[in-house]
Parts: sequence; C-alpha cells; structure tokens
Amino acid sequence: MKCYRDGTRANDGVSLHVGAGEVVGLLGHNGAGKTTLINQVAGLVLPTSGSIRVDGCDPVAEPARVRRMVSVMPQAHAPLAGVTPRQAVRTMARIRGLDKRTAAARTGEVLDALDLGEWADTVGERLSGGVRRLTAFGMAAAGPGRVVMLDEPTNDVDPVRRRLLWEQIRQLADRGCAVLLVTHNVIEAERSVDRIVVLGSGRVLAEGTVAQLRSRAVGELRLELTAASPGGLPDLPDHIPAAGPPLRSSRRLALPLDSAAAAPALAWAQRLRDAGEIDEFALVPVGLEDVYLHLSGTEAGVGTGRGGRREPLAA
Ligand SMILES: Nc1ncnc2c1ncn2[C@@H]1O[C@H](COP(=O)(O)OP(=O)(O)OP(=O)(O)O)[C@@H](O)[C@H]1O
Repeated sequence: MKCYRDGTRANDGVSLHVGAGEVVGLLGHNGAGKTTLINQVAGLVLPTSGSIRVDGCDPVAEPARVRRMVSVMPQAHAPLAGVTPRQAVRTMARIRGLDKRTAAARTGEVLDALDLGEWADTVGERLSGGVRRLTAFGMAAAGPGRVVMLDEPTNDVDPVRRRLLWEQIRQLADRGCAVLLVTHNVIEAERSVDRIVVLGSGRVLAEGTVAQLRSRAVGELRLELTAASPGGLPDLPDHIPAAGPPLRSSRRLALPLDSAAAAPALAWAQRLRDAGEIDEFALVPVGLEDVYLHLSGTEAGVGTGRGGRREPLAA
C-alpha cells in the first residue's frame, strides 16, 4: 500500500507476481496507481505497508541492490539535451556493466531494431517525442536488469515502430527478463502480453491471461453502428436480445450480442444502412478492450463515464 503524505492512497492491497520470461501488462485509468507501483518496485517510492520482493530482495532494505537488478523506462521523457540516442543508450549499457565493445554493439543492435538509425547521432533537442520515447526504451533495454519496467513505452510512437517496439519487449522476456509494463493501449497489449493486471483506484480489479480476461466479456460479439447524423441512432428492436448494456455516443452505438443474435442483428443493421439511417456497421468479436471498459465502468459506477468513454444507454 502507498499513501502519500497529503493522504492520497495511490494503491492498496495490490498483489501481483511477474515471473522471468513473462510480459505482464498493467492497465488502469489515469491515476489508478500504476506509476506509483512501478516506483515502489524500483525502490524509488517507499511503500507505506506491505512487502515487495525483487528476486528475493527487498527494495526498502536493499535499494541499491534492487536498482541494479531493475531497469526502468520512466513515463516522463528522458533528459537528452546535448546527447544523441546512440550516446544515451551506450552510456546506460556501460552503467549496467557491459564492456565498451559489447555496449557499442548492443547499442547499434537496439537502435537498428527500432529503426532509429536516421536519428542515432542527432542531439536530443532535435528529436521528436516518439524518437525520444524509443531512445528511453533503448536505454532500459540495452543492458537490461532481471526486471524491466516500462511506463507507457508506446506513447508518441508511430504504428510501424510500435510494432518493432513490441517485438523488442517480447525479446526481453525471451532472454529471461521479467517485464512489467504500463500501457493505455489495450488492443496492443492484448496481442503482446502474457498476462494482464487491471488496476482501478489503486486496487486490482482483474488479473489473468488475455484469454482468461476475455472470457469475462459480456457477449461474444459487438455490433457497431455509426449514425448518418448525430443523435440519429435507433434503439435495438425487441426481437434482437442484447447480451448487456449498449455503449452509446452521439453517433456511435456498440451492442454486446451473443452469437445467436448475429443474423437478425446484421439484417437489422443492413436495413438501417439501406434506409440511410446509418453510415456503416460492423460485427466484431469482443476483445480485451470490452472487458476493460466493462471493468472500468463497473468500478466508476454507472453513468460516470470515466475517461469520457462510457455512457450506458438509458433505455
Ligand atoms: N508525489 C505524489 N504525492 C501525492 N499524490 C501523488 C503523488 N504521485 C502520485 N500521486 C497520486 O497518486 C495517485 C496514483 O498516481 P499514479 O501516477 O501512480 O497513477 P497512474 O495510474 O500511473 O496514472 P496515469 O495513467 O495518469 O499515469 C493519483 O491520485 C495521483 O494524483
């Protein structure tokens, strides 16, 4: 548990384990306590109560030892003024104990893997946010500790390099690191992590493999409709049973359905499109994002629309 001096309880009763070779994704709304948790594991924030072990070591009792075992990519941009990505990554690799030649080789490898060659020798002031973010990842990954913690590593990164980045994250685990990463990108996490922990207001709301969490989804399918004009979405007809509460915004409607309702739902959507009431529709399998929104909505309370994303239909 962590209670800051001003009384803010950032997390409480959180219990989680990350094993060697595993990538665990930490999801949760803004202020859920994710960064605090990472900083506690790294020994940067003292827990108010409870215990943490990094390969058997206590970050409170042995902070220096734990810091040697842990690599952290912080949420804030790395300070790169006057420093190039190559220099920054190589310096971190040296600090982590790699000899000069190995550090240089590993730096080149990481920068190439992230397709950063073009900017490898450009000073920090001239780098884009995404390149800085990737450089920070390189700094954590060049000579990784046994535990690697990444706080929102994919922010600002373009889709092509995000894919490269996820490959590198996977490789860290394949080399035996325990990887704990914070992300708001639920869809990418679904594809790339082994286990997910969902935090809400400092507590674990759900934990498990992607498949385990997905099995908690409401319905098997989701029918998505986009209205031709704002506010122009009709209600679901009575003969189509919804599997749970729909999500609605002014132009979009997402309806959870069981597979038995797929055929009538598609026929209804087709009729709406033929009549010009909707622009488009899609029937998609439910995913982790649906589970996440459901959990967040449950935790936030119906109608609070945490993050401005969830507005249960008042029908
Ligand atoms: N140094 C601090 N002093 C007091 N409160 C803090 C401090 N740092 C964080 N908090 C509070 O603790 C709670 C958890 O913050 P934290 O940064 O851990 O959340 P987070 O899940 O990482 O959020 P985000 O997704 O927005 O980065 C929030 O209410 C935050 O305002």
